[in-house]
Amino acid sequence: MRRVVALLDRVSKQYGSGENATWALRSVCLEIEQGEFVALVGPSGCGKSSLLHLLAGIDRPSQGRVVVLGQSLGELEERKLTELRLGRIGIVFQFFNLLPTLTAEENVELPGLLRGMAPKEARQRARALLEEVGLSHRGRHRPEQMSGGEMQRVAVARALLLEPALVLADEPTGNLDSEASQTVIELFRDLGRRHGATLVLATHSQEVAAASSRIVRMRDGQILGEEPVGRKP
Ligand SMILES: Nc1ncnc2c1ncn2[C@@H]1O[C@H](COP(=O)(O)OP(=O)(O)OP(=O)(O)O)[C@@H](O)[C@H]1O
Repeated sequence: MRRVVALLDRVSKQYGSGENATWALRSVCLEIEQGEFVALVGPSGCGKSSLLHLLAGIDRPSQGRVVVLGQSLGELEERKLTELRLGRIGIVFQFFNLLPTLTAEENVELPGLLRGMAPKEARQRARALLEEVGLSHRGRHRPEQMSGGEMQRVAVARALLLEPALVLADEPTGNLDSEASQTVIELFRDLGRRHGATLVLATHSQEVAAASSRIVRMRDGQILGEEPVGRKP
């Protein structure tokens, strides 16, 4: 059965006001189904990150409706929104956002511990995920002892700890060389298959877009068009 995981209904987002107002998104409509791997592409400033922030519940729309996993985000009180964000949505940023004083294993298990998961279970899950991203041997290393590609894989593992239904990634390969990018792309393609996750990511990379199942082209805060890539994640 067709299941819509995320929906934007005539969503606009304005930053600032008066003379400084910028419309980052203008009446955007988008529907994302379970298991899709959607790549948002378009020139810098076209609104990709703004769209991801709305889906993540980090930001609220100025107009329109954002529905994620059956919840209308505009109507959710802050506590419920945080719960949804932490528990059901995995987020991967370009700059990794790993905590520098923690080891890879500790970084990955952190979302579990914050949600009250038993430490033993969090550790077991973290180890299994690090193995999945090919980093079992790096579990005790801190971010500064790892390459950019390795840190990004740790960030992907961390985003998956709570088995999110929706994974959002902003330029996940932006700081990586082509070999490391390839590994991260493969990882994303595997995610849907192995974890049943739905993926939405913003990218400037042709390779990442080509690995997706649908490319959404944006410009000036609007969706210009879409194309199926024909490859399921
Ligand atoms: N916090 C903010 N305050 C003011 N303006 C903002 C803010 N965030 C984004 N904008 C503006 O909104 C527009 C869309 O920005 P956004 O970051 O969503 O684009 P993007 O497509 O992700 O760009 P990039 O590819 O460079 O990351 C831009 O004009 C940007 O300057």
